[in-house]
Amino acid sequence: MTEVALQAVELVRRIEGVVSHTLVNGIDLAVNKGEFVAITGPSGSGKSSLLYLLGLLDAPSEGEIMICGQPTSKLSETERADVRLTKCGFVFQFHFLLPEFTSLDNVLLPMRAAGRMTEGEMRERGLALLGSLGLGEHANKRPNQLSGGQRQRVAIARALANRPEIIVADEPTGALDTASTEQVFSILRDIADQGQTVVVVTHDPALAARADRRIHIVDGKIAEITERGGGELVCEMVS
Ligand SMILES: Nc1ncnc2c1ncn2[C@@H]1O[C@H](COP(=O)(O)OP(=O)(O)OP(=O)(O)O)[C@@H](O)[C@H]1O
Repeated sequence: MTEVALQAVELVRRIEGVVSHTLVNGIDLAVNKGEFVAITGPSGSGKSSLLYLLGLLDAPSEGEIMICGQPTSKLSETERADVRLTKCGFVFQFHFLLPEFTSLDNVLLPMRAAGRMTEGEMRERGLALLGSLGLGEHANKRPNQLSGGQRQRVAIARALANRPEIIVADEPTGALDTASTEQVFSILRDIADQGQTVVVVTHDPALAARADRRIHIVDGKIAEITERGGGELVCEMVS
């Protein structure tokens, strides 16, 4: 049976000010466990705003976000932070690694924050994650001793640290060269194939083409959904 990992129900995000602005305008979306979804759309269409809502980095003005069936709108800030820490992993365009920390220490950060493992277990997991991403020899290096692609892979290892159900990535290849972009694509695809759910905002048509589903956003609404069913791309225009 298909299990829904992430669901948005009538999601709205409005900025109130002298001129109010609706960034996300009534989005309904259900993402299955192990699904790889790409969010595309023109600049300023609300992709990042939607992603931040889905990853509980921002709160909606209206609507509900359910993470693994759990509604989040009525959670306290502390409870939201706990769901964010344990259920969501984040990758951004820029790696945001702590410059004075080694790769391993950066990967240990979310595990330390969650406080659910012993020091030995955390180090073992951190080293295993770095090894699986081809960074075994770079565990004790600092970010400025790594290439851009290696830094982004450390950021992915950090995102995976607490075994989150959902990986949320905002333009993860936006600052990378072609070879590193290809590696990051493959890693994200593998993560989804192993059962974690991946939602990526991207301008890159090649990354979007490797997703199971592409959600095209225009003016804060879903304009088009392209589904990869049995290898074929099936496109549905949403009015
Ligand atoms: N906190 C905010 N206050 C006011 N306007 C905002 C805020 N955050 C985003 N916006 C505006 O909302 C719109 C949607 O922004 P968002 O970053 O979600 O778009 P995007 O599709 O991700 O764009 P891009 O592809 O350029 O990153 C933009 O016009 C942006 O300037």
